[in-house]
Amino acid sequence: MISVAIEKKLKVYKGQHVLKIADGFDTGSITKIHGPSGAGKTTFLKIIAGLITPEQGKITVDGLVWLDTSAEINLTPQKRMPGFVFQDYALFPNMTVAEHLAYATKDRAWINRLLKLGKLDTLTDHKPIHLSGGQQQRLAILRALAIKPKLILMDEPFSALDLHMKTELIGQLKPLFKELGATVLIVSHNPQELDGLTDGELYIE
Ligand SMILES: Nc1ncnc2c1ncn2[C@@H]1O[C@H](COP(=O)(O)OP(=O)(O)OP(=O)(O)O)[C@@H](O)[C@H]1O
Repeated sequence: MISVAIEKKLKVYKGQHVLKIADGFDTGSITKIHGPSGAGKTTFLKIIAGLITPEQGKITVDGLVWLDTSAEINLTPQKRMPGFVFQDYALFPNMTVAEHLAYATKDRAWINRLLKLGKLDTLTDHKPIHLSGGQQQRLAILRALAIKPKLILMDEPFSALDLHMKTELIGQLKPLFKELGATVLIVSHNPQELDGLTDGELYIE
């Protein structure tokens, strides 16, 4: 169970908006996060990952306190270690597909399975510049899964995929998330695309 109660002042055009969220996510659940542009969806994922610190708040994961501003507890992103799929992929320009995954895990069998899942098994020696947008996005997803994370945070992870690829990948990810026992939060501008994958939702205004 992940419980989150946070408040973060967002710097928005002409003034301030307070991102205020109090919610809980069951272990193993898959939640879609949606809401208008600029509402703070990306910021919320980064707060959970420890990449942004809110002014006030508490985050506990399976009873372990990750953040408690009143007690000055704030675990580093390295200690929290979620799988994170960034909206802009954040790939390493100088690393090949294979190197991205080898950097994350030494488990060859798992790497091979992920490469097949993301249909990148024939492109292992390609650097990001020689991949299409959809291939880059799939690599970002595979890299996040490589560490077998218990928490997976995905920011618009399917935005560059065509409908066929998206449907196929989503169909394969669902059992994989279950196998990992992962709790998953997915930000989407198009929440209908996640119907059938998610079992809960959070709307951020
Ligand atoms: N570290 C930060 N501190 C304060 N404000 C921030 C910080 N990072 C981003 N913001 C502001 O918070 C607002 C929300 O940004 P965010 O990217 O979280 O929105 P979003 O809901 O993901 O939007 P979109 O759907 O367009 O991707 C923006 O106005 C942004 O300028």
